[in-house]
Amino acid sequence: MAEPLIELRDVSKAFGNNVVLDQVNLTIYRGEALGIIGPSGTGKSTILRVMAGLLEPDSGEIYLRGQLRRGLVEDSRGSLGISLVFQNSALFDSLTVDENVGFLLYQHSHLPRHRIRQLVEDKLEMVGLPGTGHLYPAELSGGMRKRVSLARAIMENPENPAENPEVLLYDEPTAGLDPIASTIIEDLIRDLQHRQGGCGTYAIVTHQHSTIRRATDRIVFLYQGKVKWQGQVEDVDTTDDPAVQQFFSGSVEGPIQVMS
Ligand SMILES: Nc1ncnc2c1ncn2[C@@H]1O[C@H](COP(=O)(O)OP(=O)(O)OP(=O)(O)O)[C@@H](O)[C@H]1O
Repeated sequence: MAEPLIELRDVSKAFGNNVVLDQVNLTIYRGEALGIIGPSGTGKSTILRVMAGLLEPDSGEIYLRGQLRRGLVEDSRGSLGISLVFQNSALFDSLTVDENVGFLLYQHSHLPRHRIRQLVEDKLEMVGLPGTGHLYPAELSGGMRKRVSLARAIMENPENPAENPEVLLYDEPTAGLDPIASTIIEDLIRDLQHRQGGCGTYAIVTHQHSTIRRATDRIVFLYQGKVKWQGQVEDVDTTDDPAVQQFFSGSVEGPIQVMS
């Protein structure tokens, strides 16, 4: 049985009267590629932010490698490296690719600049962008910016290996990309799962069918604040759950209430 790396137990979160997560139980196991899917506004990004330690739940517990996490990410440094890959890539426009990818090392490590530049270049090669460190984000396509944000997410600090990323959390990594650019990102996500210096465990929030099918193994379907269904990705074609069937068919008829 694989080791649980992140476990949410009965996690609830409301914004005012809007109950977004309602006693959610969810586990990410070492080595797995988990897809978190569900209708818009159902709390998928909120779950990622809770798992990443950027947002405190109202109730419930979060265990990182079996240890109860108290507080936010600042308080639990070192217990498990978790990197969030933001939907909009979240690069600093005024910094070069090299300065973006190596940002934390330039700011917080004692490594010489030439050493950081080499570490950055290694990661840029892994995401298929060798020799682009001198460019600015505005000079890159949307797909290239995504790849830069992946390189940043898998950066490692040789001074502090305990903080190396062990789980990547992708928030809609292929949103806004054309089908071919999406395939490149999906294949890269898979490639990084199996490569030394990549990251073997990840969860992806996505609406894209191709991303679900190419880049995930297990699916958790969220609906109205709860885990409504879970199974292997191939089970979505045979499940008799009407909400999952509706989600994948895109039909407006079914149990999922359509906001107009
Ligand atoms: N900081 C916040 N303050 C108030 N409401 C919020 C906040 N963050 C999220 N929400 C609300 O929580 C709900 C869930 O948002 P979330 O972004 O997690 O959903 P989602 O499933 O990722 O949606 P989508 O698929 O459309 O990206 C939405 O109704 C959203 O408006």
